[in-house]
Amino acid sequence: MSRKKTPKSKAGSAPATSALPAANGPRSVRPGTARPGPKAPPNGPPQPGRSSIGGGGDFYDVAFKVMLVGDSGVGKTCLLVRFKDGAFLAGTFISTVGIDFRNKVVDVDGMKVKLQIWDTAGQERFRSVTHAYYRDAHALLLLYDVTNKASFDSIQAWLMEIQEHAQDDVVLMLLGNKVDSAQERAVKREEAEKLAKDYGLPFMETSAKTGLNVDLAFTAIANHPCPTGS
Ligand SMILES: Nc1nc2c(ncn2[C@@H]2O[C@H](COP(=O)(O)OP(=O)(O)OP(=O)(O)O)[C@@H](O)[C@H]2O)c(=O)[nH]1
Ligand SMILES: [Mg+2]
Repeated sequence: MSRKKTPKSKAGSAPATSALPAANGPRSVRPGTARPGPKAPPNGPPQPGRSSIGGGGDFYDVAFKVMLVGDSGVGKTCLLVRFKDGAFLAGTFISTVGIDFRNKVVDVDGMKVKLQIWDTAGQERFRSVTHAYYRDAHALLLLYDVTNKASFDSIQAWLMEIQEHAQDDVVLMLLGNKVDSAQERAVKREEAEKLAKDYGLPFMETSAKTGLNVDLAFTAIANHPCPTGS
């Protein structure tokens, strides 16, 4: 799995699993499947769910905990709202306090996967609160804002944080959000591709505003439990 990585040396490194779906057509991507783990992760394999016979639309076969991390303002909450409700939170920026979560059940190859998505506060002052949640996460979506170079420069620090607090085999994916703001772009796609390659991370550019690649990113994460799911 592409999990908490330190940069690979050029020689002998496994091919990076960076995936860059075109805007006009999602391409199947399975995050972090380069190195399957030999055993169930300490945070437990994806949890078996309630049998798929219930009403209410929230029955599922397997559950998967996903955490959104990255600097404040990169669009974590908007990405989650876009995925969950299909809407965009324009206007005043309301920074997340502490941590919040939403559930969404997605269909992956005929299996219902419940994504429990934890939306963390990017602000430094909440860091100790969010640390406690890392160890239960099966997957992390690490976001930066393509119009904010500082948020991209923070990615290495986030990776160190992940290294320290998340499980060894957590699934990781790098997302460059706000790609709709082409005029204000401050981080080249190639730059991010290189970083992703160095760390062996799948990578996509997204827009919570237009919805570009949002479903694809979460579906890629949801795809993950299939090989090890119950
Ligand atoms: N143009 C554009 N703006 C976006 C996009 N996603 C988020 N925004 C804007 O960016 C600002 C911050 O978005 P949030 O989702 O609240 O950011 P966050 O990462 O959750 O921030 P914290 O909760 O403080 O960690 C808001 O004003 C959003 O409207 C996007 O894809 N495109
Ligand atoms: Mg937020």
